[in-house]
Amino acid sequence: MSRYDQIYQRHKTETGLTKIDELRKTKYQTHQFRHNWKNSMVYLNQTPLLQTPLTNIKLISQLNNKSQQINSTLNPDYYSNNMEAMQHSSSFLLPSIPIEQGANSLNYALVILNQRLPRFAPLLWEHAKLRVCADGGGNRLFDEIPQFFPEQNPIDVRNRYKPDVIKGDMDSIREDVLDFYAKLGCDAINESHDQDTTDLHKCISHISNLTPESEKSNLCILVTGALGGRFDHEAGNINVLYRFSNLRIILISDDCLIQLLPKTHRHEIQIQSSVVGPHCGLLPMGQPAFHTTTSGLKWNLDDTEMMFGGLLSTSNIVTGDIVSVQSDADLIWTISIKH
Ligand SMILES: Nc1ncnc2c1ncn2[C@@H]1O[C@H](COP(=O)(O)OP(=O)(O)OP(=O)(O)O)[C@@H](O)[C@H]1O
Ligand SMILES: Cc1ncc(C[n+]2csc(CCO)c2C)c(N)n1
Repeated sequence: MSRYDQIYQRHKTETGLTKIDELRKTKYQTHQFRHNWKNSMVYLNQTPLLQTPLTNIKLISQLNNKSQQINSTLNPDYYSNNMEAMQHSSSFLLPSIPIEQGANSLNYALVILNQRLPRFAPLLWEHAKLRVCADGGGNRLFDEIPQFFPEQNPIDVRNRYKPDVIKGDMDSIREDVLDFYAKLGCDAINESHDQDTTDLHKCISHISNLTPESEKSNLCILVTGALGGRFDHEAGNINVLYRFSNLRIILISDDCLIQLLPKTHRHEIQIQSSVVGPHCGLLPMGQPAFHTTTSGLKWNLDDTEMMFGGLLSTSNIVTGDIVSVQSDADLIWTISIKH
């Protein structure tokens, strides 16, 4: 038996660590056990047996890992059957949002970033009640929106597609574009003093501040131009999903959409198969997900562990009209958009 095994065996005997399996099976939370576990970690870190730094590091990192697993096993939300379901839909990609969803419909806001407008930009614009351009996103609207209506006068088209706000550090938007939209009554908010948050972050803060707390659960922010392109921008855009995890934000490109599924809810994702799918993925981007369970996929997860460096669910396929997801960690959901 290795030195590590000896210590581990002793630890098991002294602290009742073997209860983990029993705990998993019965799936009830034993806070006292977690308390004991944490105490035993302190004891182990101090034990004179652990004098070799390498053994020490290896053991502590394994135990920390185990401790995280126990904590998530003990997360009462994960195993609770009464966890509230959050409904998701891609009906904003349909020409008109179906009537049955009208009663409970979401209020859409649109944010245009500084990348090529997707082919369905005019559709998203029509669904949105609030339209915001992030800095150079204003140039995209100005330059590209007339291309969707080649038979019409570009000025007329631009007059029709007036953003409510242009916000950012304003180092990319052109003066002529700012002047054009200012004359139409569009607000321009210059936050060049803030060089620590991205233009997308600034726009989401703005929309969040405009939305009363009671209406936030009905708000859905659609973002174009967030995916593809420069990887630092792309990562910054995904980070915004985590920084505003209390809001529904959907990043949309011509090829796919992505959104965060917070661990606080189980998720029921309606698949509008005329516009999205079948390729999809579930990614534990912020942290490992020790327990994820899904239905409605070709390769479902059954209390499965996912992490970068281990299993990710990529190139999965939706099989039904609804995909359900429950996890002990926030996950990124992505699904392809049909051409
Ligand atoms: N190539 C890209 N890939 C992904 N997202 C982008 C890309 N370019 C811009 N964006 C998004 O659009 C927003 C506005 O773009 P803009 O070019 O005005 O930003 P910026 O802060 O001036 O960029 P830069 O880092 O080039 O100075 C960015 O904050 C980012 O969210
Ligand atoms: C560690 C660190 N890295 C990069 C930046 C630069 N930066 C981050 S967001 C932003 C605004 C872009 O419109 C800029 C310039 C920073 N502040 N801190």
